[in-house]
Amino acid sequence: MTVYNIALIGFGGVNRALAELIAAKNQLWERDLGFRLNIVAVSDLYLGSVISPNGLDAMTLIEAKFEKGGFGQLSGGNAETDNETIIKMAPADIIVEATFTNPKDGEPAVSHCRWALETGKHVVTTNKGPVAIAAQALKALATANGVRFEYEGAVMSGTPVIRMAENTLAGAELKGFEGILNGTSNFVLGRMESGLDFASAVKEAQELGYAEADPTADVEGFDVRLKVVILANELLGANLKPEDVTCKGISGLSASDIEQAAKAGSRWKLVGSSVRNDDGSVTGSVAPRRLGLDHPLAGVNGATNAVSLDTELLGAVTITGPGAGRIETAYALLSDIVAIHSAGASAIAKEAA
Ligand SMILES: NC(=O)C1=CN([C@@H]2O[C@H](COP(=O)(O)OP(=O)(O)OC[C@H]3O[C@@H](n4cnc5c(N)ncnc54)[C@H](O)[C@@H]3O)[C@@H](O)[C@H]2O)C=CC1
Ligand SMILES: N[C@@H](CC=O)C(=O)O
Repeated sequence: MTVYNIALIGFGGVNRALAELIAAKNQLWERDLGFRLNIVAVSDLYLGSVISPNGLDAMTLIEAKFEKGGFGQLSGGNAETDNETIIKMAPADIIVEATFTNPKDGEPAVSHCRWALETGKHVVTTNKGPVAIAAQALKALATANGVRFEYEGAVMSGTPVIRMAENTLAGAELKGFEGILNGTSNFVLGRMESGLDFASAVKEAQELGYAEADPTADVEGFDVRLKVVILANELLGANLKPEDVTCKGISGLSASDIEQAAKAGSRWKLVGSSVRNDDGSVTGSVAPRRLGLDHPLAGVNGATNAVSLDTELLGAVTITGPGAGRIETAYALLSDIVAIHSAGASAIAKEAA
């Protein structure tokens, strides 16, 4: 039986949901996936940090109502956050990075990933900053250190768009994509269509765990811009930076815009897209678009996301599923760990052959 020791960096909605899954499903994973997860350290800006080489009880972590600095009360705990020590010194095989996404330079999460990879630890992350801004360098660092850098949850939460496109559409010749890539803004547009005002709709999305710590990133399109960069670089072999992608969000849409669209049999959606041009360059954009109800993206509602991949050999292939949510995103982390486990198993099989 394989046990992966993991350290959680950030203990907000997503990593708490991962702890919940561990508490509820470790036995099932042991049976079905061939491994279990053991939390040996946690570090959080608000709660402090804790290292326990034998493992922390996931249920205790979730149920304790810790105040600011509360990890200081635990054995091996410290009221201060100490990401660098935790990442470099904790006896972890895998660092789970789920701190705030910084859309400007990806920090401090880029450094968290770098410290982990440099010290021979795998990284799984749902944080879009390091992936959009430093994926190439971090992937090279992972390879140099014989570990993996995995980030399925950075786009469309637990819906496996990156791995699905890479593994199962290889050779289909992707030419571009367009999609609804932000759960919060899609949820807000739907709630506004039902008559709710913008601010109350954003508040609901925050309560449901969909929104970024600063929801401006959701409604101004910055979050989608990062996702367009990630998909374009990963799937179209581009080398885009966030500032290369034109970006307009939904905050300029009024209740009357939404009402008028509905009366005319259409719907506003925030669409992120990218295309390979005839000269081989790749461009990307984020903008609200008024779509007829017969458009494949018009019926994608709530926090659901969808991306339509335009391929040479198959035409459009559309992937749809949850785009935000705590448990949904924690599942993406599990799927990354499954990928690490499978890669390890196939390396062992190759050595034995
Ligand atoms: N919630 C969702 O549906 C999805 C979230 N994501 C991404 O996953 C990450 C985590 O999301 P949530 O858990 O929802 O966010 P959250 O805001 O609930 O939690 C983030 C946690 O990280 C901690 N934190 C922030 N900066 C830190 C630092 N420098 N060191 C240590 N801890 C730090 C905060 O105290 C907070 O507890 C974000 O980057 C988000 O963009 C990605 C896909 C979906
Ligand atoms: N805030 C984001 C979370 C996932 O990336 C969203 O609403 O899509």
